[in-house]
Amino acid sequence: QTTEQLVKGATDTSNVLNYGMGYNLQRFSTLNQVNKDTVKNLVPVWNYSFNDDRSEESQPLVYQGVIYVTSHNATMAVDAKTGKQIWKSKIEYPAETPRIVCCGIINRGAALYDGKVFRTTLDANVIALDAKNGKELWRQKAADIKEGYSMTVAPLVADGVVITGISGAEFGTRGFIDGWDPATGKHLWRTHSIPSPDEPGGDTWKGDTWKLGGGSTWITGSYDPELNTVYWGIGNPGPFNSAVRPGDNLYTCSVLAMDPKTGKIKWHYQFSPNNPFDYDSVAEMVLADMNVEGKPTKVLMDANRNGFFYVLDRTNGKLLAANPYVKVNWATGIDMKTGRPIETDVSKDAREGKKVTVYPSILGGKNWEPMSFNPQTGLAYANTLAFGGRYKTEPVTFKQGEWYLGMDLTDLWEWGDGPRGHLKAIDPMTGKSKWEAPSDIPRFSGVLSTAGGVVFSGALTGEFEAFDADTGKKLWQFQTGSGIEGQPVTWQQDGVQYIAVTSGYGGVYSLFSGDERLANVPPGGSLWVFAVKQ
Ligand SMILES: O=C(O)c1cc(C(=O)O)c2c(n1)C(=O)C(=O)c1cc(C(=O)O)[nH]c1-2
Repeated sequence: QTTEQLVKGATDTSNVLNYGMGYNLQRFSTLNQVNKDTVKNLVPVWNYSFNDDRSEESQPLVYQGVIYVTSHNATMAVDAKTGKQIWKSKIEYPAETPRIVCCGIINRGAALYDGKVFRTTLDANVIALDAKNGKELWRQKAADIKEGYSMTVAPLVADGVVITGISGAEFGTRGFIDGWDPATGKHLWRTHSIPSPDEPGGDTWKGDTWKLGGGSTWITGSYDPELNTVYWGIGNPGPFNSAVRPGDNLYTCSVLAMDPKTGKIKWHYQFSPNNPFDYDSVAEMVLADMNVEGKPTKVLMDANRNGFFYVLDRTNGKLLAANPYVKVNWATGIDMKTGRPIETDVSKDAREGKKVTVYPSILGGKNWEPMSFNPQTGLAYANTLAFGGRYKTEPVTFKQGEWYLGMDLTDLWEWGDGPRGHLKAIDPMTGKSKWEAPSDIPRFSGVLSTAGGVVFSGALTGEFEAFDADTGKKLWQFQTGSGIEGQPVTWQQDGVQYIAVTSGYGGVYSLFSGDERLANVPPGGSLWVFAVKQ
């Protein structure tokens, strides 16, 4: 496929070529065969089993009638029309790998380029497969699991370079982003998310703290080909106990604007300096062209885990708007001049070791599950979290390959009485919702929006759901048999609009919430494809 197709994103309706449905990660499609009127007639066309019982977060890719989808232990190619398996290529990793994975045995998807399928493995390898038959063409070890590194991220191919991130900030690692040659796997560059003392930003770490400073890069970046810039989010600093690491801790909880050919940092913006609350800033950096104060502006949008919705000028990193989209009590706002949060006593007390109740919780106002931006309504549709967390530091010592947190995990949640999550239609410039569809159990699935005026997402209890983009009214649902943490996509083939999503329960909420309402959700990974009944 070509860069041009990827740039077109929403308008190349016959393929789904990358994570995010276009380099801008808008997850928006101009297709409208499935619309507010017809969505009630949406029926499953086929279902394909992964023979797996883990959380299935993979975003399917579609190219010339073939779906490429991943699980933690396999890469699969399936005929998009019939659901017939074309090939399945198994992934092996050492049995001890799950021990250094913080939040679920998962993989978020592949990248396609030049006849190859690229993906990462849980034991921190990057591999290339032949798209025709699934044969492994090259494999590169990015990092060592013994040091606490793992990989769940879908690669990005930008300017002819395969770009990957890393997981492991909860295990005393030092994050990075890598560039690889798609043809040979040759390692082209590595940009650390934590600078060493002699690099710019190195002075934001004291002593040796930078060596264990975290800053994972576990969600795929966006790319602006015109500016030839990749935008990649950086995770939380390690350990959570911020008393151990005084300073701003660059580039944790930041976005980096980078040159894809060299990995060179063009600018950065830090959302949460010296963050105690695990507010990874990895979530999708969505690109759009918007009118800001009457001027057409190239923006980057981020529904940050810290509870603020940010709009930046992506040409230079200048802050244009930052407003809460969920309840926030660790800061009263963001200083528009300095770009820094105006922190409350909750942040101060947390740093001083006092027990606090913080909103949002350590899972954030929104976790990893990607939102959709619909340029026709101008709204971002996001699954948000409505609960707080209890936070208390404890002393911590580093042991290689073990959790490195410095936080008491025994009494984590402040659930409150209301719904624990919402699907919200958010105005990017104000953070305010046009509508909110509540959910007693929070949603951890990606969101898709379309020109048909429909928004798709899934529930942890298994329902795949469609909502009216203008009102939030639920229009349709279908029970997929296991919980949905997948990322819906759509494309058109031979005049039919298809919608696909993976089903398969697991992930961070199931691991840490203790939510008994989910105790009996059946496991079982599979791919569902839907179309309107003809
Ligand atoms: O810091 C990290 O390296 C890291 C990695 C991951 C991951 O790779 O899945 C998650 C998180 N952190 C995390 O904080 C988190 O809440 C989370 C949720 C999930 C998930 O897949 O449901 N992964 C991760």
